[in-house]
Amino acid sequence: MTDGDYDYLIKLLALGDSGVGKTTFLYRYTDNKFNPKFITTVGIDFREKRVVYNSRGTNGSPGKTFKVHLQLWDTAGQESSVFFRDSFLPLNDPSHHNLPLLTKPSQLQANAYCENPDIVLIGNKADLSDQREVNERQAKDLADKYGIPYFETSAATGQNVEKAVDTLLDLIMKRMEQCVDKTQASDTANGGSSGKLEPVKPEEKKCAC
Ligand SMILES: Nc1nc2c(ncn2[C@@H]2O[C@H](COP(=O)(O)OP(=O)(O)OP(=O)(O)O)[C@@H](O)[C@H]2O)c(=O)[nH]1
Repeated sequence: MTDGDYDYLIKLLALGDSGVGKTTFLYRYTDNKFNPKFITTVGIDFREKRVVYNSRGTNGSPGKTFKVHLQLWDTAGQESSVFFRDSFLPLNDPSHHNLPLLTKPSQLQANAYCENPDIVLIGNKADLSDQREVNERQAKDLADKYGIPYFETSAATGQNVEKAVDTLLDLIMKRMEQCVDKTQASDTANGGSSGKLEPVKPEEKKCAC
């Protein structure tokens, strides 16, 4: 693929406390490498990756193939509590870790300028299970409460890293397909002829996210 040769540009945002492994997770995802050094992110940074997304019909039959350009935004944990203050839920356990985004989804929407964000919750450093501080049951229960998929990942071993991002991409793509379907249905109702899903160029996107 050349630079502008993609059907969708999708921007993902990594949020969480400083040191939980956001940068390292994204590096594992984009470059399949592990960086053991801790260099705290200042401000915001991003990594990029091109993927091919295969959509599926409701009965699981193969659908269309889309070229997707992913922009993975890496926030500074030390600063995210400022930008996303009201969206963080302090986990009620001795570690004082925070679970982002789960207290007030509406606040997140306002903060992120996004009408209805697709979210996955990630518990990273699964390879360090002997040092576990966050209760898995509690994290899962919270994710279930908001209907958010939950993954325990490891940027060190690669466990579930791709699966977590693929799941998020799947949520986004399914929603975009629904947006396109709705637009096309209303076009058809207004006299348009096409009922088929066609790739949408990034500049033509109509979805909120
Ligand atoms: N063992 C292990 N170490 C990890 C894992 N993920 C990250 N680390 C280490 O944890 C430290 C912090 O990781 P970062 O990716 O810099 O953390 P961050 O969340 O981006 O931190 P800020 O930039 O301050 O917000 C680094 O030393 C990483 O190598 C993991 O899955 N397993």
